[in-house]
Amino acid sequence: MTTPTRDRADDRRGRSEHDARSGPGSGPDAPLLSVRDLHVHFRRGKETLRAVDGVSFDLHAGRALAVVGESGSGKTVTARSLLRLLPRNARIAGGQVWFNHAAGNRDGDPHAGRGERPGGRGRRDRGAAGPRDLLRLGEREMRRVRGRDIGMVFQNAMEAMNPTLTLERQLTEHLLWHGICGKAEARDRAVRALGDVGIPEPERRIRTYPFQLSGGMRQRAMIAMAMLTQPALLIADEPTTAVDVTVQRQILDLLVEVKNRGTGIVMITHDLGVARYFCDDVVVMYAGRVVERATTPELLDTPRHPYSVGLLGSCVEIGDRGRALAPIQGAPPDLARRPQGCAFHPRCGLAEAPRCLTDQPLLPIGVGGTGGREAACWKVVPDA
Ligand SMILES: Nc1ncnc2c1ncn2[C@@H]1O[C@H](COP(=O)(O)OP(=O)(O)OP(=O)(O)O)[C@@H](O)[C@H]1O
Repeated sequence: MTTPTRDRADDRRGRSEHDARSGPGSGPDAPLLSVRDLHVHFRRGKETLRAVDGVSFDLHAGRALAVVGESGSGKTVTARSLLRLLPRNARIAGGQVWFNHAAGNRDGDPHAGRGERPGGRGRRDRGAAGPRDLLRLGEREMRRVRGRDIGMVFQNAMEAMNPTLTLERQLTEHLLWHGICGKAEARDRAVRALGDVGIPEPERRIRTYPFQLSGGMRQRAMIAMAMLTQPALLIADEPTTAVDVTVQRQILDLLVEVKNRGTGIVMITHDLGVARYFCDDVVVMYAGRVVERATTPELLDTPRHPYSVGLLGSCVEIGDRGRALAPIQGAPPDLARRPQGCAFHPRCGLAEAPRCLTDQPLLPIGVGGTGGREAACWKVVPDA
């Protein structure tokens, strides 16, 4: 069990801040993605709203990481920061986002190496640079990374697709823009990609506009578009929230296939049932911070942070319908006025003065991924 004291956490913070500057390792077991001490602020009048306040986690190729937490906990802002797709009033105030394309295991990729244009920006030349801090890339290089090395799937496909263009235009232009293949091959690839995600009659459907498709079909088309370039990393922000339960299952099964081909997936979700079904690891966010990290079975079976316990108690999970719900009392704090000490203490039944009210428990930075579980709590819930 981990009960980080402030001193220990600060020691590890110091050590890992050094690691962060030099970047994570690049060996065979290196993570695909290492987020280190990420801070994102919004301006609200004269106030600074700390939407993301020191978030760290690792993701390895072929694994899926769920980022869970109540509405407003900073999940989406974290996800969008990885790609630097933030609103104008947001500022990345610190941290690193190390992306190591070479760590992606492409062995199982059915389209590997197909149709790359000689001299084009094919997949094989993408990982040569080793881990790169995405927060320090030039905007031009970042545009290449977005949509090519890192795919995105959003809650609402209409947000990601152009309603005035046919699927054919959108998918082929995506391939051409990223230099994945030439014009002659792009249409074939696009049709194949639609077929791969289970869109019936892809030859015909490719001529339709997004608004002519059902919500489920649109989500699939968006996944097809995100996977066209066989990205090493997929960021999926509530990809099943806007679809019904049967379509939700189909989309998750599709994402399982994507994961099994070696793609790493960051899945933003408020649905712990989705995390149980699909994700290997979980980070729990509260008020802009990670309060617990664990493998999915560990977290769902023996949550340690009182907030994780409350979150589990208030969620209807797949296969667990009918269980009595016990919502967490109170509301998350205003992020411009974070309570002193543990931000969860005003809602926590275990909080004790003076420590929980004055001293902030921290998770170590630079640890995570598949290596052990951590809970940022002075009163970590004991194992059953
Ligand atoms: N455009 C914005 N301007 C000002 N503040 C914002 C903006 N977008 C987000 N925030 C702030 O950042 C915090 C985190 O928002 P975020 O969207 O990441 O939450 P979330 O956990 O993804 O919630 P949800 O599950 O509802 O999507 C919010 O509480 C909000 O205060």
